Amino acid sequence: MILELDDVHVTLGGSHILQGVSFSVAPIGVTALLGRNGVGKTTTVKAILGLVRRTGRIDFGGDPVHRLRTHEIVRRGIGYAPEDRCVFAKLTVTENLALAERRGSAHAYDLVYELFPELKARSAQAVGTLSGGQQQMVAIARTLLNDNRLIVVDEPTKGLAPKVVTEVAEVLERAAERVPMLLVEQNLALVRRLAGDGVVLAAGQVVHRGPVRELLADAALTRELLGVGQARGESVTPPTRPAPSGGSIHPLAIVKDRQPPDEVSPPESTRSDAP
Ligand SMILES: Nc1ncnc2c1ncn2[C@@H]1O[C@H](COP(=O)(O)OP(=O)(O)OP(=O)(O)O)[C@@H](O)[C@H]1O
Repeated sequence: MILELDDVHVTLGGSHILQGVSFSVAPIGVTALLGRNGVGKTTTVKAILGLVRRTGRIDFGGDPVHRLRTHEIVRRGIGYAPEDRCVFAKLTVTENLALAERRGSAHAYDLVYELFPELKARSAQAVGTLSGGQQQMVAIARTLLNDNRLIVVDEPTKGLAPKVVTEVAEVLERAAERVPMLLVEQNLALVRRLAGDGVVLAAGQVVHRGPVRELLADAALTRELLGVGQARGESVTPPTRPAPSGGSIHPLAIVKDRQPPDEVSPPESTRSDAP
């Protein structure tokens, strides 16, 4: 396993957000991190990257990293494309990529420009003037520029139009041929296409692990764990496992409203605002 989490806990703002998360990421292919809104997916990713205080054990490539700081973890070879992309809007594509160059790593510009010909064509354009999909490409391209042993991609298709989702999916598929990936994603069609293993969180705990195809083939389980098909405004059933006593996560945390997408949402999504 390239990454292993064992009993990871995170408390934010007085709330016990991650309540003993344990799972591993295979050294090949895509592992999907799934769950309804607000269950702790992004917090898990941030715990891996050392962006939030956490307890528990996290091993990367067989070595403990849970006591390291973010820059030390990243230098071990984890690329991160965050949910909000974190691109530098006023800088060009080339400048954004240059800022991502890590010392001591080869810089795979040939690979990046082969995977993202559109970015090559727009290399002198300010990233803030690119479309949402193109900005996402920049965020993913940065992770592929360096010699990473794992890339972590958080909700790459959020707010993108279906056609753009397909383009991003193609890029992720090609990226995953080169480097293992932990993917947070709510578009289940994309998850089915890309991921081998899936890990499902509910209320800060892992409630399911296993092959994604088996999970998604079980409509009742998918509905129970991921709430697919809920109409806007419908109440969401509680997670399958109640929070342990003393857990302070608010039950409504799992139905946290998502910001409305700036473009059309793709179909078949676990988002609570999905049709
Ligand atoms: N800094 C913080 N202080 C307090 N609560 C927080 C903080 N950051 C996140 N939370 C809460 O932690 C819970 C988990 O948030 P997180 O962003 O990890 O969920 P998520 O599964 O990624 O959700 P989504 O799918 O909506 O992005 C949410 O209830 C959120 O409101």
